[in-house]
Amino acid sequence: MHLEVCHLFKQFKTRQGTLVALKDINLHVETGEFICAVGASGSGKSTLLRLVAGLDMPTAGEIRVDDVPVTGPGPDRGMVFQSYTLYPWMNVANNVGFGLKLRGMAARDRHQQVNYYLDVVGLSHCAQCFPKELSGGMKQRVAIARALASQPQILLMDEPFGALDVQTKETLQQFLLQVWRRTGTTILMITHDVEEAVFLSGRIYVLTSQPGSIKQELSIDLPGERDYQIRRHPRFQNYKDEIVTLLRQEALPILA
Ligand SMILES: Nc1ncnc2c1ncn2[C@@H]1O[C@H](COP(=O)(O)OP(=O)(O)OP(=O)(O)O)[C@@H](O)[C@H]1O
Repeated sequence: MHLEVCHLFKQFKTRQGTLVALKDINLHVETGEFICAVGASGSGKSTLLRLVAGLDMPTAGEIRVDDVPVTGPGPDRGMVFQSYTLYPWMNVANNVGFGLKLRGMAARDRHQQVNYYLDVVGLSHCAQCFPKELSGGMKQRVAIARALASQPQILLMDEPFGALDVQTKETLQQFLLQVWRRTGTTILMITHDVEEAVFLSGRIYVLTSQPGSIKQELSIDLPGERDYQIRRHPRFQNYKDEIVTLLRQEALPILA
């Protein structure tokens, strides 16, 4: 899998005129990578991910997956949103298997695949539960299982833990790394949480604010396992400080 974003521009027509949300974005993601794009609010992160997902079209530029231009949504790209997007009338197993059913997968194969990914996210015991019976963190684990069950070439994640409390968020970050290692899935995540980005990524793209463009690309090289301890490592802190400084330069002068 090779995702390439080339000279991507996105403009919106607003009542105030034309708003340039993204300006000349160039980035790439390779098989098995975990990449984060970090930016302040309004830097165009969600817009970027929606374009990669094919949910919206660029004003200029191109997005290619394995050299094929993206012209709409496709099963090669799975999406996990910040807000919980489970179908409330379906139980967990049916939520996870819904995409597979749409694609016409036979019931037996579907059940096998659903069970496998429910096991991956540690929710086999909740297969028959309905979304309203689950905590926010559990709902996001179901959403991740649902996205993974379609076996996309790349998982696109739009601030998936943004609505969770700090403890749940840290647990799910750790959990996502385990899932990533176990499944070998390629991940592109957007977040405004610098610590989250440093903890999860092999590489980070830092975005400028309004319009969003790539300010800097950083490779994250941390020793040993990525666990709770690593957050206290001086190199982790250095990466965090470097990115926070870059973002601070982008802060909008709302107090001026
Ligand atoms: N459909 C739209 N029509 C008009 N303007 C839009 C539209 N979608 C996004 N924008 C504008 O584009 C800019 C980038 O928005 P976007 O939601 O991508 O930013 P973001 O970095 O994801 O922000 P946040 O972190 O607050 O979610 C904002 O100024 C927003 O108002």
